[in-house]
Amino acid sequence: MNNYFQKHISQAASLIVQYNGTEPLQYFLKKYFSANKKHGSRDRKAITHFCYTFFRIGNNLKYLSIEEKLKIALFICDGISENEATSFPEEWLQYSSANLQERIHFIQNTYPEFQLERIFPFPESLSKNIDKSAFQQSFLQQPFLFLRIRPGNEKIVLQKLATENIPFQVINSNCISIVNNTKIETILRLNKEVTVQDISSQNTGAFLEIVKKYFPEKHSISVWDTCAASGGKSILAKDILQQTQLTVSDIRPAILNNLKQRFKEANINQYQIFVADLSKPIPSDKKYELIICDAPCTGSGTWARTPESLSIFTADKIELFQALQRKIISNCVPQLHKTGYFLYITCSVFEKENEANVQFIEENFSLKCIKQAAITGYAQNGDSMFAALFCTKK
Ligand SMILES: C[S@@+](CC[C@H](N)C(=O)[O-])C[C@H]1O[C@@H](n2cnc3c(N)ncnc32)[C@H](O)[C@@H]1O
Repeated sequence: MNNYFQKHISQAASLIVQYNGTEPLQYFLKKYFSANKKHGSRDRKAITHFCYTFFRIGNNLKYLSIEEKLKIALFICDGISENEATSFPEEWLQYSSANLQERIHFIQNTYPEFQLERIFPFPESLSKNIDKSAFQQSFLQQPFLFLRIRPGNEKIVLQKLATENIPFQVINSNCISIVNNTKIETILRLNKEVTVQDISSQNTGAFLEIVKKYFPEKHSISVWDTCAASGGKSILAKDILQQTQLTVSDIRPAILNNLKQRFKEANINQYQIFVADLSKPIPSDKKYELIICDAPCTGSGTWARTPESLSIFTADKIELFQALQRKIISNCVPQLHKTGYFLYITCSVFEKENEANVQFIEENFSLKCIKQAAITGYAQNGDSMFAALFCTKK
């Protein structure tokens, strides 16, 4: 039996028992490792990976012990490496070089209770056009890290990565994926040459391209990014729309400090910024031609990055987020210019946060939906989002 592997299994199992879901798994593990210095970096990496992998199979096989379930999750997600072979039952070893589908089938045959449909706990609540089976399966792998190459930097970025022998995959002329934990900041100029941005988030750019077509070429569009966080969508909007008068806001002052630093690196120097809780009306006469509302949400389209959510999330939160989103929408829309565009975005896959809010907007405001879509990233190992673009009714 591989002693290291077995020790990591036992340690991960003990942490999983202690984890109660009141904070993200990432913070829980960070705290544990800083209080327990006995683990070297190799141990920390393996134990962390095992904890995350345990949660990837969701609520399957709850009747098994944590260690048994963990081994099954590791077998499905990673397969068996040579030095782990002695830790698994003899009959599993013939599948050591099998692909993901074959490993899933083997486990389904051995444990008929294991079902892909049990990974994501609310399949009946999904937005339209999400391939349920591909979506369920996407939780079994850690999503990739995606970079968006900023306009004009396409050649230099690829050259730098090639010179440093960093493996990468070209998704399109602006988007590449690289292995998680690659130290890109020592090779590329973050925010100037590239931004770290998931593929689905990058694909919301297609909605900004539509907005761009409605304005004359040299027109400087007034844009308000209402829930800007550290400015991912704002930088995307700048790169696509080019000429903008940009205003950004968020409820969290600290995240806006990150935005300021990011904007500096991105060479965005002229913008208005303010802290605002948009669940309450804000007194302002200012009007914007484009309002981007990338609303706070369940984040269910990103749960492959936080797979513990599959086990700890409770359905009642969906409606709480829907109510918050409706308040935020209601406090933003009045600031739309008479010829204006409203872009609603979530990183959720729940119909209640997505299509149901499109209906809410159309029923309560003088806005017409031009385009709405679930932006799925599972085929490329990325997140999933939803976006809907509205225009004012004439
Ligand atoms: C999905 S994130 C936005 C991501 C960002 N647009 C980007 O592209 O990186 C949602 C943001 O909404 C902010 N938020 C949450 N509640 C809010 C409220 N009541 N008023 C304004 N912003 C809020 C959060 O602080 C968070 O930064």
